[in-house]
This record gives sequence, C-alpha cells and structure tokens, in this order.
Amino acid sequence: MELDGRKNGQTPATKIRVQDLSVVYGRSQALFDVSLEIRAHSVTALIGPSGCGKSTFLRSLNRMNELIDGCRTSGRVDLDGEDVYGPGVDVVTLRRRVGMVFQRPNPFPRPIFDNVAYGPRLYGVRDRRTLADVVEWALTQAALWDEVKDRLGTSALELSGGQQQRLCIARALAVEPDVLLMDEPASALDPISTAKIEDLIQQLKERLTVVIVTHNMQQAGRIADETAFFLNGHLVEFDRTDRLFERPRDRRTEAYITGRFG
Ligand SMILES: Nc1ncnc2c1ncn2[C@@H]1O[C@H](COP(=O)(O)OP(=O)(O)OP(=O)(O)O)[C@@H](O)[C@H]1O
Repeated sequence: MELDGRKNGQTPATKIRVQDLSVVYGRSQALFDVSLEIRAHSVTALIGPSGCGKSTFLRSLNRMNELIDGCRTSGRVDLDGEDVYGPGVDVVTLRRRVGMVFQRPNPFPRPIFDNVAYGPRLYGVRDRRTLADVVEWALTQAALWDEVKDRLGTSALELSGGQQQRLCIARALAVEPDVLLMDEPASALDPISTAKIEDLIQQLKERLTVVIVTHNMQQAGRIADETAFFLNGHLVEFDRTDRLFERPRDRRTEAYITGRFG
C-alpha cells in the first residue's frame, strides 16, 4: 500500500494525524483517546512526568509497540493521510519512513561505516560507491563527518557518547526517513553534546518532521515548535510551545511547567 498520498482531506501541512489513540499493556491502559496533529517540517516535543505515556505514544507512530507482548493499540494514526494501522501496510516500509533514535546510543559493535551503511544495505544497496556517498551524506547531516571521516573503519564503540548518538542519528537518516522519532536523545549526554544534538534537530526539520520525548522543559522550549503535555496517559494540552509555556490553558499544565509536580 502506498503511504505517500494526501487523502482524507488533510491539509498538506499535516504530516501525522492521531485520532482517539488508546494503548493497553495487558490489563493496564497507558494511553487514553489521544488525538493530535503533527505538522510537516516541525519539531513536536512530548513532555510530562515519568510513566505518563510519552514513549508509548512515540512508539505507536511507527508501530514499534507491536514488538511488545500484550500491547494492544486502537484508534487511528494517519501518515500523509493513510492509516498506518490499516490493512496491507508494510511495516518495514513504514519504519523506513518513520525512523527512531533511542535514549541510550546503541551503535552496533561494528565499524562506523557499517553502522551507517546498515539500513541502505538492508534495503538492497550493494554498490560500494553509492554506499560511500550515502554514508558521507548521512554523517554530514548528523554533523559528525568531520570528526570521523579519517576513521570510518574503526569500531563505533570507540566514539564518545555524544558522537555515538550522532552516529545513531546518521544511521537513522541513511534510509532517508520523512519522520524521525527521538526518545530522550540527549538525556545521557553532556551539555556540549546536548547542544550539538539540539542544533542538529533544528537543521533536520528542513528535511523532515521530528517528534521528540524530553524530560527537559528548557530543551522543549528551545527546540520545539509545538509541545504536547501528557499526564497519566491523557493528552492534557497541545499547543504552540511558546503559548503552552507562557499561557497554559490547563491548570495541570501550569502546575507541571512551574515545577509543582512531576
Ligand atoms: N513494555 C511495557 N510493558 C508493560 N507496560 C509498559 C511497557 N512500557 C510502558 N509500560 C507502562 O505504560 C505506562 C506508560 O509508560 P511510558 O514508558 O510510555 O511512559 P513515559 O512517559 O515515556 O515514561 P518515562 O518518562 O519514564 O520514560 C507506564 O505505566 C508503564 O509502566
């Protein structure tokens, strides 16, 4: 099934439309009827206290939740107007279009080059020149090329934590996704590496759409166009980041951003 068309009357600016999304793990419900729209070429931050469902929401956007035993999802997630849970959707293609970067850098214990070439190889690229070009392009996009171009054959595990995380971003970018899901990508990093990742995210949104979970409200304020505040599995408020932080409409949002709980 093609996922590219703009259907169901969505405006071109809507990249992902979530309607009445609920997620259950076994007997415990993690998300309750969440609806929101994510604009193309924007950065959307998901904030809220631990356990409120941010990662669950993120994983439901590219069906990563399905890898968890006992996890059931209902509702609708449209990507460019097509339901990603619809019959006939190829999950491999979906996850190629909607890539993911995790909290802890998780490079493979393989050379830097192979880490980035992994996805393109998986999707059938064999030509060495083409692979080399893709690797250079993705590492440049991830602001890592200059630091590693002379040691592409060394193990990714020899890189610093911040470099490893940019490598993981390069690995995700190498298959040219149009959405990048990031689950607290900078929480394990020092302030300088964090600033690099934040700069990178700002640049990436020219190419793609970013959805990021963060515990760091200053970070959401710096990088996100829109912010969603979750509490106990409910989406409490979703608005432009400046409005959500300066004039929250819900007192629970206000309590959270002013540090009164969470
Ligand atoms: N694999 C799983 N199996 C069972 N329950 C899970 C699983 N993952 C998450 N949950 C539960 O779902 C709820 C939401 O968890 P989730 O990880 O989505 O929250 P979160 O807001 O991302 O939390 P944190 O900020 O601590 O990462 C929690 O009650 C959690 O215990």
